[in-house]
Amino acid sequence: MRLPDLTRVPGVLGEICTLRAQDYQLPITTDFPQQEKSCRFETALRSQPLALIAEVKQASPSLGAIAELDPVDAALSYQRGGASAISVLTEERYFKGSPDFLKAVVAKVEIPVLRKDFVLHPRMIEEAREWGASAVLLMVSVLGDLIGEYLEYTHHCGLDALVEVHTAEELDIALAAGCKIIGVNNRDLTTLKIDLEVSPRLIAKARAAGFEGVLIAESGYSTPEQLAEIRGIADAVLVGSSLSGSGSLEEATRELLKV
Ligand SMILES: O=P(O)(O)OC[C@@H](O)[C@@H](O)c1c[nH]c2ccccc12
Repeated sequence: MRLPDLTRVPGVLGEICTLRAQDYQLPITTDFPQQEKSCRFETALRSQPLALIAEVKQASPSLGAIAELDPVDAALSYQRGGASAISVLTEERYFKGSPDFLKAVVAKVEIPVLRKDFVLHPRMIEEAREWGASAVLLMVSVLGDLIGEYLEYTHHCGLDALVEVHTAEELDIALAAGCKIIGVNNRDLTTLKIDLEVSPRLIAKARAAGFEGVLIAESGYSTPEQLAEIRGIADAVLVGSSLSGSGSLEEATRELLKV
């Protein structure tokens, strides 16, 4: 396996990844013992007409500080409110996440947990497995053509991969790699701008291309009406800031899912 060339990753995303790469200046080994593939994350996302992945998000480059949360309390509130899966950020500099948050959440919730980070070294996938996650995020904007190798190694480690795209070109790469779960990010991570038209457009494109896997609309959602608009288009939705910053996470989750 190779490491991605980060010099071609622009903007804020490039800055985040360049610093993250410094945390993983390790030799590349891919000798992690093969694990039986769990499909817990994928199965959970197929269990509802519009499944919710609720994210524990204390800060972000676009909003700065969002909320001081107890990650376990937050995740349990999301679970009680009706979320089908939990996303936990493990990037510390920009998102105030932590591996400890992920481990603590995994120990307490019943539903599957996604490791949300900027995967740019195979070790990050092994860690996700060791920490008890059911899935990892793989971003085409970071990994580019390496997405296929990272996808294969994710499956080797027994995890599901959420392969994230933001443009039609990235979607083509994801489809060619043979992934099972695609997330379309409404946020352009190079500029941090949100456009809620991006998910429906690229999800329709994936379906038209014959993709039969799970399709997730990501970022920028805060109202039940916005979710109603993508119900029937997306299989699942990923919501972070509006829930994490709501002050009453269980009610906010319930309210979001009510329409
Ligand atoms: O907070 P929001 O707008 O609800 O977005 C959640 C999630 O989609 C977002 O955190 C996200 C999507 N892809 C990412 C990649 C890295 C970091 C964060 C993200």
